[in-house]
Amino acid sequence: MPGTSLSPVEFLNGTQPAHDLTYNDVFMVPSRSGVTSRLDVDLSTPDGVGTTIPVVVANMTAVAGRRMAETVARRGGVAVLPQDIPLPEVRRTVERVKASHPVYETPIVVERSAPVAQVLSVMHKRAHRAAVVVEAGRPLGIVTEADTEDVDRFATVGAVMQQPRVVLEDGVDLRVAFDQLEDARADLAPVVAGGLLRGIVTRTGLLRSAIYRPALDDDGRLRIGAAVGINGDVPAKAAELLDSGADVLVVDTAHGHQEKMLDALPQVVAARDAHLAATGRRVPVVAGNVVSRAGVQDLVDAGADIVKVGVGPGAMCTTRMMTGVGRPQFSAVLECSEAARELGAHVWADGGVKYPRDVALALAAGAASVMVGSWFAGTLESPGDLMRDADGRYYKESFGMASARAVRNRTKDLSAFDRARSALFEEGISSGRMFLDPQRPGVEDVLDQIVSGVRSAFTYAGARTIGEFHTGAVVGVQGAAGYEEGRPRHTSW
Ligand SMILES: NC(=O)C1=CN([C@@H]2O[C@H](COP(=O)(O)OP(=O)(O)OC[C@H]3O[C@@H](n4cnc5c(N)ncnc54)[C@H](OP(=O)(O)O)[C@@H]3O)[C@@H](O)[C@H]2O)C=CC1
Ligand SMILES: Nc1nc2c(ncn2[C@@H]2O[C@H](COP(=O)(O)O)[C@@H](O)[C@H]2O)c(=O)[nH]1
Ligand SMILES: [K+]
Repeated sequence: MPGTSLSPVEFLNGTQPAHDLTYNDVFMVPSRSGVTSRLDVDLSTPDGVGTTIPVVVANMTAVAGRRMAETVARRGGVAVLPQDIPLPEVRRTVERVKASHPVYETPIVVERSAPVAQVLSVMHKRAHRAAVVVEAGRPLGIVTEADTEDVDRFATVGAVMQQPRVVLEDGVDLRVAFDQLEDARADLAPVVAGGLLRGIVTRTGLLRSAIYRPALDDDGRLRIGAAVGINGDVPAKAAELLDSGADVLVVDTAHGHQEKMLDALPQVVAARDAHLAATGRRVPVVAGNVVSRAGVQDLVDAGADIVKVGVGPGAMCTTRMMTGVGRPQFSAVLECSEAARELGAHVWADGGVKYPRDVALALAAGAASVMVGSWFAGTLESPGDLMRDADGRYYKESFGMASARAVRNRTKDLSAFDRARSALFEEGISSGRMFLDPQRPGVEDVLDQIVSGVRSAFTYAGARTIGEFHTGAVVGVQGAAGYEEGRPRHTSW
Protein backbone atom coordinates (compact mmCIF):
# COMPACT_ATOMS: atom_id res chain seq x y z
CA MET A 1 0.00 0.00 0.00
CA PRO A 2 1.39 3.41 -0.82
CA GLY A 3 2.60 5.10 2.33
CA THR A 4 -0.11 3.93 4.72
CA SER A 5 0.82 3.55 8.37
CA LEU A 6 4.17 5.32 8.63
CA SER A 7 3.28 8.46 6.74
CA PRO A 8 4.28 11.50 8.79
CA VAL A 9 1.96 13.51 6.57
CA GLU A 10 -1.45 13.89 8.08
CA PHE A 11 -4.29 13.20 5.66
CA LEU A 12 -7.39 15.27 6.36
CA ASN A 13 -9.94 13.16 8.31
CA GLY A 14 -7.78 10.10 7.61
CA THR A 15 -8.83 10.14 3.96
CA GLN A 16 -5.72 8.76 2.29
CA PRO A 17 -7.08 6.70 -0.59
CA ALA A 18 -5.75 3.32 -1.70
CA HIS A 19 -4.84 4.67 -5.14
CA ASP A 20 -1.83 6.84 -5.92
CA LEU A 21 -1.97 10.62 -6.11
CA THR A 22 -0.34 13.34 -8.11
CA TYR A 23 0.11 16.98 -7.13
CA ASN A 24 -3.19 18.00 -8.74
CA ASP A 25 -5.05 15.38 -6.66
CA VAL A 26 -4.11 16.97 -3.34
CA PHE A 27 -4.44 20.20 -1.41
CA MET A 28 -3.46 21.40 2.05
CA VAL A 29 -5.73 22.76 4.76
CA PRO A 30 -4.53 25.50 7.11
CA SER A 31 -3.75 24.64 10.73
CA ARG A 32 -3.60 26.91 13.78
CA SER A 33 -0.29 28.70 13.31
CA GLY A 34 2.13 30.46 15.59
CA VAL A 35 4.21 31.62 12.64
CA THR A 36 3.05 35.17 12.32
CA SER A 37 5.15 36.30 9.38
CA ARG A 38 6.14 34.66 6.14
CA LEU A 39 9.57 36.18 6.71
CA ASP A 40 9.98 33.96 9.80
CA VAL A 41 10.16 30.88 7.58
CA ASP A 42 13.59 29.35 6.99
CA LEU A 43 13.69 27.31 3.78
CA SER A 44 17.21 25.85 4.24
CA THR A 45 17.21 22.23 3.15
CA PRO A 46 17.91 19.42 5.61
CA ASP A 47 19.78 17.29 3.03
CA GLY A 48 23.32 18.55 3.66
CA VAL A 49 23.65 20.13 0.20
CA GLY A 50 23.96 23.65 1.59
CA THR A 51 21.00 25.12 -0.27
CA THR A 52 18.96 27.81 1.49
CA ILE A 53 15.88 27.28 -0.69
CA PRO A 54 14.57 23.83 -1.68
CA VAL A 55 15.14 24.27 -5.40
CA VAL A 56 17.46 22.26 -7.64
CA VAL A 57 17.81 22.95 -11.35
CA ALA A 58 17.47 19.69 -13.31
CA ASN A 59 20.46 18.25 -15.13
CA MET A 60 19.01 18.91 -18.56
CA THR A 61 20.98 20.41 -21.46
CA ALA A 62 18.18 22.87 -22.24
CA VAL A 63 18.04 24.06 -18.63
CA ALA A 64 21.24 23.97 -16.60
CA GLY A 65 24.21 25.99 -17.83
CA ARG A 66 26.55 28.56 -16.36
CA ARG A 67 24.16 31.52 -16.19
CA MET A 68 21.42 29.39 -14.69
CA ALA A 69 23.82 27.90 -12.13
CA GLU A 70 25.20 31.24 -11.05
CA THR A 71 21.84 33.00 -10.85
CA VAL A 72 20.05 30.27 -8.92
CA ALA A 73 22.95 29.72 -6.46
CA ARG A 74 22.95 33.44 -5.71
CA ARG A 75 19.40 32.98 -4.44
CA GLY A 76 20.18 29.82 -2.47
CA GLY A 77 19.37 26.99 -4.87
CA VAL A 78 21.73 24.82 -6.88
CA ALA A 79 21.95 23.70 -10.50
CA VAL A 80 23.19 20.30 -11.63
CA LEU A 81 25.16 20.27 -14.88
CA PRO A 82 24.00 17.50 -17.24
CA GLN A 83 26.03 14.32 -17.76
CA ASP A 84 26.31 15.02 -21.49
CA ILE A 85 28.58 18.05 -21.14
CA PRO A 86 32.24 17.26 -21.97
CA LEU A 87 34.49 17.34 -18.90
CA PRO A 88 36.64 20.32 -19.97
CA GLU A 89 33.41 22.31 -20.38
CA VAL A 90 32.20 21.18 -16.94
CA ARG A 91 35.49 22.36 -15.46
CA ARG A 92 35.24 25.73 -17.17
CA THR A 93 31.66 26.16 -16.04
CA VAL A 94 32.38 25.24 -12.43
CA GLU A 95 35.38 27.58 -12.40
CA ARG A 96 33.37 30.47 -13.78
CA VAL A 97 30.47 29.96 -11.40
CA LYS A 98 32.88 29.80 -8.48
CA ALA A 99 34.62 32.94 -9.71
CA SER A 100 31.37 34.89 -9.94
CA HIS A 101 30.35 37.20 -7.14
CA PRO A 102 27.82 35.88 -4.58
CA VAL A 103 25.92 39.20 -4.56
CA TYR A 104 26.80 41.28 -7.62
CA GLU A 105 25.50 40.12 -10.98
CA THR A 106 27.92 39.29 -13.76
CA PRO A 107 27.80 42.13 -16.28
CA ILE A 108 27.96 41.93 -20.04
CA VAL A 109 31.07 43.89 -20.86
CA VAL A 110 31.73 45.65 -24.19
CA GLU A 111 34.33 48.01 -25.63
CA ARG A 112 33.13 51.44 -26.67
CA SER A 113 33.97 50.67 -30.31
CA ALA A 114 31.65 47.63 -30.41
CA PRO A 115 28.64 47.93 -32.75
CA VAL A 116 25.18 48.22 -31.21
CA ALA A 117 24.18 45.01 -33.03
CA GLN A 118 26.74 43.08 -30.99
CA VAL A 119 25.30 44.26 -27.68
CA LEU A 120 21.74 43.59 -28.77
CA SER A 121 22.60 40.01 -29.66
CA VAL A 122 23.65 39.29 -26.05
CA MET A 123 21.53 41.73 -24.02
CA HIS A 124 18.77 39.15 -23.42
CA LYS A 125 21.28 36.90 -21.70
CA ARG A 126 20.95 39.02 -18.57
CA ALA A 127 17.69 39.71 -16.78
CA HIS A 128 19.02 43.22 -16.06
CA ARG A 129 19.17 43.74 -19.85
CA ALA A 130 22.13 46.07 -19.96
CA ALA A 131 25.79 46.05 -20.91
CA VAL A 132 28.63 47.92 -19.27
CA VAL A 133 31.05 49.74 -21.55
CA VAL A 134 34.57 49.43 -20.17
CA GLU A 135 38.03 50.71 -20.95
CA ALA A 136 41.01 49.03 -19.29
CA GLY A 137 38.60 47.38 -16.85
CA ARG A 138 36.97 50.68 -15.80
CA PRO A 139 33.26 51.31 -16.43
CA LEU A 140 32.70 54.23 -18.80
CA GLY A 141 28.99 53.90 -19.41
CA ILE A 142 25.92 51.73 -19.56
CA VAL A 143 23.88 50.65 -22.57
CA THR A 144 20.30 49.49 -22.04
CA GLU A 145 17.79 48.34 -24.64
CA ALA A 146 16.12 51.75 -24.52
CA ASP A 147 19.42 53.41 -25.53
CA THR A 148 19.50 51.36 -28.72
CA GLU A 149 15.99 52.12 -29.96
CA ASP A 150 15.93 53.81 -33.38
CA VAL A 151 19.71 53.67 -33.51
CA ASP A 152 21.64 52.33 -36.47
CA ARG A 153 22.78 48.74 -35.72
CA PHE A 154 26.32 49.66 -36.77
CA ALA A 155 26.59 52.71 -34.53
CA THR A 156 29.15 52.17 -31.78
CA VAL A 157 28.05 51.62 -28.21
CA GLY A 158 30.31 54.51 -27.25
CA ALA A 159 27.93 56.81 -29.14
CA VAL A 160 24.75 55.59 -27.41
CA MET A 161 25.92 54.74 -23.89
CA GLN A 162 24.75 56.70 -20.87
CA GLN A 163 26.91 57.81 -17.99
CA PRO A 164 26.09 55.55 -15.01
CA ARG A 165 23.93 57.62 -12.63
CA VAL A 166 25.43 55.81 -9.68
CA VAL A 167 28.73 53.97 -9.31
CA LEU A 168 29.02 51.92 -6.12
CA GLU A 169 32.13 50.96 -4.20
CA ASP A 170 32.72 47.27 -3.56
CA GLY A 171 31.55 46.36 -0.05
CA VAL A 172 28.84 49.05 0.06
CA ASP A 173 25.98 48.33 2.45
CA LEU A 174 23.18 46.89 0.34
CA ARG A 175 20.45 49.06 1.86
CA VAL A 176 22.54 52.17 1.33
CA ALA A 177 23.10 51.07 -2.27
CA PHE A 178 19.36 50.55 -2.72
CA ASP A 179 18.61 54.05 -1.43
CA GLN A 180 21.27 55.55 -3.69
CA LEU A 181 19.70 53.90 -6.73
CA GLU A 182 16.24 54.98 -5.61
CA ASP A 183 17.37 58.60 -5.11
CA ALA A 184 19.06 58.69 -8.50
CA ARG A 185 16.06 56.92 -10.12
CA ALA A 186 18.51 54.40 -11.51
CA ASP A 187 17.60 50.76 -12.09
CA LEU A 188 21.15 49.51 -11.94
CA ALA A 189 24.69 50.51 -11.13
CA PRO A 190 28.18 49.16 -11.70
CA VAL A 191 30.20 48.20 -8.63
CA VAL A 192 33.91 48.99 -8.64
CA ALA A 193 36.94 48.17 -6.53
CA GLY A 194 39.92 50.48 -7.07
CA GLY A 195 38.05 51.85 -10.08
CA LEU A 196 37.85 48.42 -11.75
CA LEU A 197 34.48 46.84 -12.57
CA ARG A 198 33.52 44.08 -10.11
CA GLY A 199 29.88 43.52 -11.06
CA ILE A 200 26.51 45.12 -11.44
CA VAL A 201 23.61 45.53 -9.04
CA THR A 202 19.98 46.29 -9.71
CA ARG A 203 17.31 47.55 -7.35
CA THR A 204 15.41 44.26 -7.56
CA GLY A 205 18.65 42.33 -7.09
CA LEU A 206 19.52 44.31 -3.96
CA LEU A 207 16.07 43.66 -2.56
CA ARG A 208 16.45 39.96 -3.30
CA SER A 209 19.86 39.90 -1.65
CA ALA A 210 18.19 41.10 1.55
CA ILE A 211 15.64 38.27 1.42
CA TYR A 212 17.66 35.33 0.05
CA ARG A 213 20.96 33.86 1.21
CA PRO A 214 23.27 32.50 -1.49
CA ALA A 215 24.21 28.81 -1.49
CA LEU A 216 27.91 29.05 -0.68
CA ASP A 217 30.68 26.48 -0.29
CA ASP A 218 33.15 26.55 2.62
CA ASP A 219 35.24 29.12 0.77
CA GLY A 220 32.29 31.47 0.29
CA ARG A 221 31.88 30.67 -3.42
CA LEU A 222 28.62 29.79 -5.18
CA ARG A 223 27.68 26.11 -5.22
CA ILE A 224 27.12 23.99 -8.29
CA GLY A 225 26.43 20.29 -8.89
CA ALA A 226 27.19 17.88 -11.71
CA ALA A 227 25.66 14.65 -12.96
CA VAL A 228 27.21 11.39 -14.08
CA GLY A 229 25.43 8.55 -15.92
CA ILE A 230 25.91 4.84 -15.29
CA ASN A 231 27.74 3.94 -18.50
CA GLY A 232 31.45 4.23 -19.33
CA ASP A 233 34.20 4.78 -16.77
CA VAL A 234 31.90 6.04 -14.01
CA PRO A 235 34.44 6.26 -11.13
CA ALA A 236 36.94 8.14 -13.33
CA LYS A 237 34.28 10.62 -14.39
CA ALA A 238 33.09 11.02 -10.79
CA ALA A 239 36.69 11.70 -9.69
CA GLU A 240 37.05 14.34 -12.42
CA LEU A 241 33.82 16.04 -11.42
CA LEU A 242 34.90 16.09 -7.77
CA ASP A 243 38.27 17.46 -8.76
CA SER A 244 36.58 20.17 -10.86
CA GLY A 245 34.99 21.45 -7.65
CA ALA A 246 31.41 20.18 -8.02
CA ASP A 247 29.58 20.46 -4.69
CA VAL A 248 27.08 17.65 -5.23
CA LEU A 249 27.20 14.61 -7.50
CA VAL A 250 24.06 13.20 -9.10
CA VAL A 251 24.20 9.65 -10.44
CA ASP A 252 21.31 9.72 -12.84
CA THR A 253 19.54 7.28 -15.10
CA ALA A 254 15.96 6.68 -16.19
CA HIS A 255 15.67 3.38 -14.31
CA GLY A 256 17.60 3.99 -11.12
CA HIS A 257 16.60 0.68 -9.59
CA GLN A 258 18.71 -1.43 -11.94
CA GLU A 259 21.83 -3.45 -11.26
CA LYS A 260 24.06 -1.32 -13.44
CA MET A 261 23.22 1.56 -11.08
CA LEU A 262 23.84 -0.61 -8.03
CA ASP A 263 27.32 -1.42 -9.47
CA ALA A 264 28.11 2.16 -10.42
CA LEU A 265 26.88 3.93 -7.30
CA PRO A 266 29.32 2.36 -4.77
CA GLN A 267 32.15 3.31 -7.14
CA VAL A 268 31.01 6.92 -7.12
CA VAL A 269 30.73 6.80 -3.34
CA ALA A 270 34.28 5.37 -3.15
CA ALA A 271 35.53 8.23 -5.37
CA ARG A 272 33.73 10.68 -3.10
CA ASP A 273 35.32 9.12 -0.01
CA ALA A 274 38.78 9.26 -1.60
CA HIS A 275 38.17 12.93 -2.37
CA LEU A 276 37.06 13.50 1.22
CA ALA A 277 40.20 11.83 2.58
CA ALA A 278 42.39 13.93 0.27
CA THR A 279 40.67 17.30 0.69
CA GLY A 280 38.40 17.19 3.75
CA ARG A 281 35.48 18.12 1.46
CA ARG A 282 32.48 15.75 1.71
CA VAL A 283 30.34 15.94 -1.39
CA PRO A 284 26.82 14.51 -1.06
CA VAL A 285 25.90 11.80 -3.57
CA VAL A 286 22.41 11.76 -5.08
CA ALA A 287 21.11 8.78 -7.06
CA GLY A 288 17.94 8.06 -9.03
CA ASN A 289 15.39 7.88 -10.32
CA VAL A 290 13.16 5.53 -8.37
CA VAL A 291 9.56 5.61 -7.17
CA SER A 292 9.36 2.79 -4.63
CA ARG A 293 10.43 2.00 -1.09
CA ALA A 294 12.52 -0.93 -2.40
CA GLY A 295 14.30 1.40 -4.82
CA VAL A 296 15.18 3.81 -2.03
CA GLN A 297 16.40 0.97 0.17
CA ASP A 298 18.77 -0.37 -2.51
CA LEU A 299 20.16 3.05 -3.44
CA VAL A 300 20.75 4.04 0.18
CA ASP A 301 22.35 0.63 0.84
CA ALA A 302 24.63 1.34 -2.13
CA GLY A 303 25.70 4.63 -0.54
CA ALA A 304 23.33 7.37 -1.73
CA ASP A 305 22.86 10.27 0.69
CA ILE A 306 19.89 11.51 -1.31
CA VAL A 307 17.53 9.60 -3.58
CA LYS A 308 15.97 11.28 -6.58
CA VAL A 309 12.31 10.38 -7.03
CA GLY A 310 10.15 10.57 -10.13
CA VAL A 311 9.53 8.35 -13.12
CA GLY A 312 7.44 9.92 -15.81
CA PRO A 313 6.16 13.22 -14.35
CA GLY A 314 8.61 15.39 -16.32
CA ALA A 315 7.21 17.80 -18.89
CA MET A 316 9.58 16.50 -21.60
CA CYS A 317 9.03 12.89 -20.59
CA THR A 318 7.12 10.31 -22.60
CA THR A 319 8.04 7.30 -20.44
CA ARG A 320 4.53 6.75 -19.11
CA MET A 321 2.95 6.92 -22.53
CA MET A 322 5.62 4.69 -24.09
CA THR A 323 5.81 2.12 -21.34
CA GLY A 324 2.96 2.55 -18.87
CA VAL A 325 5.67 2.73 -16.20
CA GLY A 326 5.98 5.42 -13.55
CA ARG A 327 3.94 6.55 -10.58
CA PRO A 328 1.87 9.61 -9.70
CA GLN A 329 4.43 11.91 -8.20
CA PHE A 330 2.89 12.92 -4.86
CA SER A 331 2.54 9.28 -3.76
CA ALA A 332 5.97 8.39 -5.12
CA VAL A 333 7.56 11.17 -3.06
CA LEU A 334 5.48 10.27 0.00
CA GLU A 335 6.49 6.61 0.05
CA CYS A 336 10.12 7.24 -0.91
CA SER A 337 10.71 10.02 1.61
CA GLU A 338 9.24 7.87 4.35
CA ALA A 339 11.63 5.05 3.41
CA ALA A 340 14.56 7.47 3.17
CA ARG A 341 13.78 8.98 6.56
CA GLU A 342 13.88 5.56 8.22
CA LEU A 343 17.32 5.03 6.66
CA GLY A 344 18.67 8.47 7.62
CA ALA A 345 18.66 9.62 3.99
CA HIS A 346 16.74 12.28 2.03
CA VAL A 347 14.69 12.60 -1.12
CA TRP A 348 14.60 15.08 -3.97
CA ALA A 349 11.24 15.25 -5.78
CA ASP A 350 12.13 15.37 -9.48
CA GLY A 351 9.79 16.45 -12.26
CA GLY A 352 6.30 17.69 -12.99
CA VAL A 353 6.58 21.04 -11.17
CA LYS A 354 4.51 23.67 -12.97
CA TYR A 355 3.32 25.94 -10.16
CA PRO A 356 4.65 27.00 -6.75
CA ARG A 357 1.95 24.78 -5.19
CA ASP A 358 3.69 21.71 -6.62
CA VAL A 359 6.89 22.63 -4.76
CA ALA A 360 4.93 23.11 -1.53
CA LEU A 361 3.17 19.77 -1.99
CA ALA A 362 6.41 17.93 -2.77
CA LEU A 363 7.81 19.27 0.52
CA ALA A 364 4.59 18.28 2.31
CA ALA A 365 5.10 14.76 0.95
CA GLY A 366 8.50 14.72 2.66
CA ALA A 367 10.99 15.89 0.02
CA ALA A 368 14.06 17.78 1.24
CA SER A 369 14.32 19.63 -2.06
CA VAL A 370 12.57 19.82 -5.42
CA MET A 371 14.08 19.53 -8.89
CA VAL A 372 12.70 21.74 -11.63
CA GLY A 373 13.51 21.42 -15.33
CA SER A 374 11.21 22.64 -18.08
CA TRP A 375 9.68 25.53 -16.15
CA PHE A 376 13.18 27.03 -15.86
CA ALA A 377 13.92 26.27 -19.52
CA GLY A 378 11.48 29.09 -20.28
CA THR A 379 13.60 31.80 -18.66
CA LEU A 380 16.28 34.21 -19.84
CA GLU A 381 19.00 32.30 -17.98
CA SER A 382 18.53 28.89 -19.62
CA PRO A 383 21.18 28.05 -22.23
CA GLY A 384 18.91 27.95 -25.30
CA ASP A 385 18.45 30.66 -27.92
CA LEU A 386 15.62 33.09 -27.37
CA MET A 387 13.03 32.49 -30.12
CA ARG A 388 9.78 34.17 -31.14
CA ASP A 389 6.67 32.46 -32.43
CA ALA A 390 4.30 33.76 -35.11
CA ASP A 391 2.39 35.79 -32.48
CA GLY A 392 5.58 37.43 -31.27
CA ARG A 393 5.72 35.49 -28.01
CA TYR A 394 9.21 34.69 -26.75
CA TYR A 395 10.10 31.08 -26.05
CA LYS A 396 13.02 28.73 -25.67
CA GLU A 397 13.23 25.16 -26.78
CA SER A 398 13.37 22.43 -24.18
CA PHE A 399 14.04 18.78 -24.84
CA GLY A 400 14.14 15.61 -22.79
CA MET A 401 17.43 13.93 -21.91
CA ALA A 402 16.05 10.67 -23.32
CA SER A 403 14.74 12.33 -26.51
CA ALA A 404 16.19 11.44 -29.91
CA ARG A 405 17.94 14.83 -29.88
CA ALA A 406 19.71 14.19 -26.57
CA VAL A 407 20.46 10.55 -27.35
CA ARG A 408 22.04 11.55 -30.70
CA ASN A 409 24.27 13.97 -28.85
CA ARG A 410 25.15 11.55 -26.04
CA THR A 411 26.04 8.68 -28.40
CA LYS A 412 28.09 10.64 -30.94
CA ASP A 413 31.21 8.59 -30.18
CA LEU A 414 29.50 5.25 -30.80
CA SER A 415 29.43 3.37 -34.09
CA ALA A 416 26.71 4.32 -36.57
CA PHE A 417 24.91 1.06 -35.83
CA ASP A 418 24.97 1.52 -32.05
CA ARG A 419 23.80 5.11 -32.43
CA ALA A 420 20.90 4.08 -34.60
CA ARG A 421 20.01 1.32 -32.16
CA SER A 422 20.07 3.68 -29.15
CA ALA A 423 17.82 6.08 -31.03
CA LEU A 424 15.11 3.43 -31.10
CA PHE A 425 14.51 3.85 -27.38
CA GLU A 426 13.29 7.41 -27.35
CA GLU A 427 11.46 8.43 -24.14
CA GLY A 428 11.37 12.18 -24.36
CA ILE A 429 10.26 15.12 -26.48
CA SER A 430 12.89 16.63 -28.80
CA SER A 431 11.46 20.13 -29.09
CA GLY A 432 9.08 21.51 -26.51
CA ARG A 433 8.34 25.25 -26.53
CA MET A 434 8.69 26.86 -23.13
CA PHE A 435 7.20 30.35 -23.35
CA LEU A 436 8.72 33.11 -21.26
CA ASP A 437 6.26 34.86 -19.00
CA PRO A 438 6.48 38.50 -20.18
CA GLN A 439 6.00 39.66 -16.58
CA ARG A 440 8.49 37.15 -15.18
CA PRO A 441 11.10 36.36 -17.83
CA GLY A 442 14.02 35.70 -15.49
CA VAL A 443 14.58 32.60 -13.38
CA GLU A 444 14.77 34.83 -10.30
CA ASP A 445 11.25 36.05 -11.05
CA VAL A 446 10.14 32.41 -11.01
CA LEU A 447 12.11 31.76 -7.81
CA ASP A 448 10.36 34.76 -6.20
CA GLN A 449 7.04 33.15 -7.00
CA ILE A 450 8.09 29.73 -5.75
CA VAL A 451 9.64 31.03 -2.57
CA SER A 452 6.78 33.34 -1.70
CA GLY A 453 4.26 30.56 -2.34
CA VAL A 454 6.18 28.06 -0.25
CA ARG A 455 6.85 30.51 2.61
CA SER A 456 3.15 31.23 2.70
CA ALA A 457 2.26 27.51 2.63
CA PHE A 458 4.54 27.03 5.65
CA THR A 459 2.79 29.71 7.69
CA TYR A 460 -0.62 28.18 6.84
CA ALA A 461 0.72 24.92 8.28
CA GLY A 462 2.37 26.57 11.28
CA ALA A 463 5.83 25.47 10.15
CA ARG A 464 9.04 27.48 10.40
CA THR A 465 11.32 24.92 8.73
CA ILE A 466 11.14 22.16 6.15
CA GLY A 467 11.37 19.61 8.99
CA GLU A 468 8.36 21.16 10.74
CA PHE A 469 6.44 21.26 7.46
CA HIS A 470 7.09 17.52 6.91
CA THR A 471 5.16 16.75 10.08
CA GLY A 472 2.82 19.73 10.17
CA ALA A 473 1.24 19.73 6.72
CA VAL A 474 -2.33 18.42 6.54
CA VAL A 475 -3.19 17.10 3.12
CA GLY A 476 -6.59 16.38 1.60
CA VAL A 477 -7.60 14.65 -1.60
CA GLN A 478 -9.58 16.43 -4.32
CA GLY A 479 -11.11 15.65 -7.69
CA ALA A 480 -10.59 17.54 -10.92
CA ALA A 481 -13.32 20.05 -9.96
CA GLY A 482 -11.54 20.82 -6.68
CA TYR A 483 -8.34 21.55 -8.55
CA GLU A 484 -10.15 23.62 -11.15
CA GLU A 485 -11.84 25.72 -8.47
CA GLY A 486 -8.43 26.89 -7.30
CA ARG A 487 -7.43 28.33 -10.65
CA PRO A 488 -7.80 32.07 -11.18
CA ARG A 489 -10.15 33.37 -13.92
CA HIS A 490 -8.69 36.17 -15.95
CA THR A 491 -11.93 36.63 -17.85
CA SER A 492 -15.53 36.20 -16.78
CA TRP A 493 -17.21 32.80 -17.21
N1 LIG B 1 12.82 10.63 -14.46
C1 LIG B 1 12.40 10.03 -15.52
O1 LIG B 1 11.26 9.67 -15.63
C2 LIG B 1 13.33 9.78 -16.65
C3 LIG B 1 14.48 10.49 -16.79
N2 LIG B 1 15.27 10.34 -17.89
C4 LIG B 1 16.47 11.16 -17.99
O2 LIG B 1 17.11 10.96 -19.23
C5 LIG B 1 18.52 10.92 -19.08
C6 LIG B 1 19.08 9.73 -19.80
O3 LIG B 1 18.73 8.59 -19.13
P1 LIG B 1 18.81 7.10 -19.70
O4 LIG B 1 17.82 6.87 -20.74
O5 LIG B 1 18.78 6.30 -18.50
O6 LIG B 1 20.18 6.99 -20.48
P2 LIG B 1 21.63 6.50 -20.04
O7 LIG B 1 22.54 6.92 -21.12
O8 LIG B 1 21.90 6.93 -18.66
O9 LIG B 1 21.59 4.91 -20.10
C7 LIG B 1 20.76 4.10 -19.38
C8 LIG B 1 21.38 2.71 -19.20
O10 LIG B 1 20.46 1.88 -18.53
C9 LIG B 1 20.09 0.78 -19.34
N3 LIG B 1 18.65 0.56 -19.17
C10 LIG B 1 18.08 -0.59 -18.80
N4 LIG B 1 16.76 -0.46 -18.72
C11 LIG B 1 16.48 0.79 -19.07
C12 LIG B 1 15.30 1.55 -19.22
N5 LIG B 1 14.12 0.99 -19.02
N6 LIG B 1 15.37 2.81 -19.61
C13 LIG B 1 16.56 3.39 -19.87
N7 LIG B 1 17.72 2.74 -19.75
C14 LIG B 1 17.69 1.44 -19.36
C15 LIG B 1 20.46 1.20 -20.74
O11 LIG B 1 20.78 0.07 -21.52
P3 LIG B 1 20.10 -0.13 -22.97
O12 LIG B 1 20.14 1.20 -23.67
O13 LIG B 1 20.94 -1.18 -23.63
O14 LIG B 1 18.70 -0.58 -22.70
C16 LIG B 1 21.70 2.03 -20.49
O15 LIG B 1 22.82 1.23 -20.31
C17 LIG B 1 18.77 11.00 -17.60
O16 LIG B 1 19.14 12.33 -17.35
C18 LIG B 1 17.46 10.73 -16.95
O17 LIG B 1 17.24 11.50 -15.82
C19 LIG B 1 14.97 9.44 -18.84
C20 LIG B 1 13.83 8.70 -18.77
C21 LIG B 1 12.95 8.77 -17.63
N1 LIG C 1 11.20 10.23 -19.19
C1 LIG C 1 11.99 11.29 -19.37
N2 LIG C 1 12.23 12.10 -18.33
C2 LIG C 1 13.04 13.12 -18.54
C3 LIG C 1 13.59 13.39 -19.77
N3 LIG C 1 14.36 14.48 -19.66
C4 LIG C 1 14.29 14.85 -18.38
N4 LIG C 1 13.49 14.04 -17.70
C5 LIG C 1 13.13 14.09 -16.30
O1 LIG C 1 12.31 15.23 -16.06
C6 LIG C 1 12.84 15.97 -14.96
C7 LIG C 1 12.44 17.42 -15.02
O2 LIG C 1 11.05 17.53 -15.03
P1 LIG C 1 10.28 18.88 -15.47
O3 LIG C 1 8.83 18.55 -15.44
O4 LIG C 1 10.65 19.90 -14.45
O5 LIG C 1 10.77 19.24 -16.81
C8 LIG C 1 14.32 15.70 -15.07
O6 LIG C 1 15.02 15.99 -13.89
C9 LIG C 1 14.34 14.23 -15.42
O7 LIG C 1 14.17 13.40 -14.33
C10 LIG C 1 13.27 12.53 -20.85
O8 LIG C 1 13.71 12.72 -22.01
N5 LIG C 1 12.47 11.51 -20.61
K1 LIG D 1 5.15 13.52 -18.53
